[in-house]
Amino acid sequence: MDAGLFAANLQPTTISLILWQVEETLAEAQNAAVDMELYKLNGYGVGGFFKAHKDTPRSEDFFGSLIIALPTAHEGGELVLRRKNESWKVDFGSLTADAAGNPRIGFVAFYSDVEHEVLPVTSGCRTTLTYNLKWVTSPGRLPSSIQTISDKRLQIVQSLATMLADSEYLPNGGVLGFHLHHQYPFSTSNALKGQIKDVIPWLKGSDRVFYDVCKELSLDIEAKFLFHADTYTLFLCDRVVNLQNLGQGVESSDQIIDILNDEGNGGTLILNEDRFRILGASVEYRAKGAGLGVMEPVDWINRHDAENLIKEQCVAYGNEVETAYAYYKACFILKLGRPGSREWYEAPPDETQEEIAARRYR
Ligand SMILES: O=C(O)CCC(=O)C(=O)O
Ligand SMILES: [Fe+2]
Repeated sequence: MDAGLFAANLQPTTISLILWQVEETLAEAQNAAVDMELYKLNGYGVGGFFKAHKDTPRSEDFFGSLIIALPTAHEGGELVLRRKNESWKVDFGSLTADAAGNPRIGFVAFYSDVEHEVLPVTSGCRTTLTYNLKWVTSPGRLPSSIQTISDKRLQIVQSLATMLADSEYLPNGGVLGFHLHHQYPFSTSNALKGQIKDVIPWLKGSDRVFYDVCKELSLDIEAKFLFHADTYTLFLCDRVVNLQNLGQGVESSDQIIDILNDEGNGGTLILNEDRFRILGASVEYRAKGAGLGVMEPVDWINRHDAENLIKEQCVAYGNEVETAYAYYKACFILKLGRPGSREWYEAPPDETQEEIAARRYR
């Protein structure tokens, strides 16, 4: 049932307490205020369930969902949450009353990239309210004076600084990659196809911390959309690529690269280590001729999950039929020069193949 069709008499103090907890946990790294917008009332009778889905983003400031379970007695209907290889089960049925029989509500809040489902209710009636969680202002734009340096932040600053000071780490300079932990909603409409740079103000949790730390260390960091073109090749681009333009069949990597390149505002290929060693200079020379960038193998400092990076899209999957926003996989790319200043050397676009080879293996 949509929010316009009912009223919920939760006490303002209860709501404030829940909101405070959400800010303390999901929004801790941002130090940002959160707004909760009542979205739906869900009623589940015996046999009722909600199949696995991710909540459909409805705007770029949407970052998660809050489920409040009302104290209607029921059994079954557990909420199962999954992210990467982890899962959690919440049984609101066992929480509807305290030991003295007073009614209790339960709640769960999660980031929008957490898949969740409600298992079938076996007796009674399960009732929940769904709220959209949004940032009140874009968190990245808050004045830095009101941000605290948490322990996590300090730890990342220290380990990055130690790594970069090590003269044996990337002695000729190189590229470091960080897979964003969260997915973010981007507009897919042709008129205003989302651009990756727009994600910066909305970064969540550890993604926010990592980005801010790199900026504090004056590193050359950029966010990029990340696609797997084939087993050897990753593709970076700056604009949303409309994946519906891919056919149903198995595309060749050249076709995929063409689409990514046309739609994603040009892009950069990353070859894997072996391919780069064998083909490096010649591929780079040809790609430059075709208006593409080529990046040397990236030293990824975290692993990306096994999800299919190219066809993952929430459209057929969300809690609402909505195609204007979709989640995309993204990464940070840090270009590091040689030990010392770690300042990046930007090669001229008209390098010959010999010059490229000489620069790579100098
Ligand atoms: O009822 C629940 O626990 C989950 C509801 C839900 O996932 C949704 O409204 O999108
Ligand atoms: Fe949901």
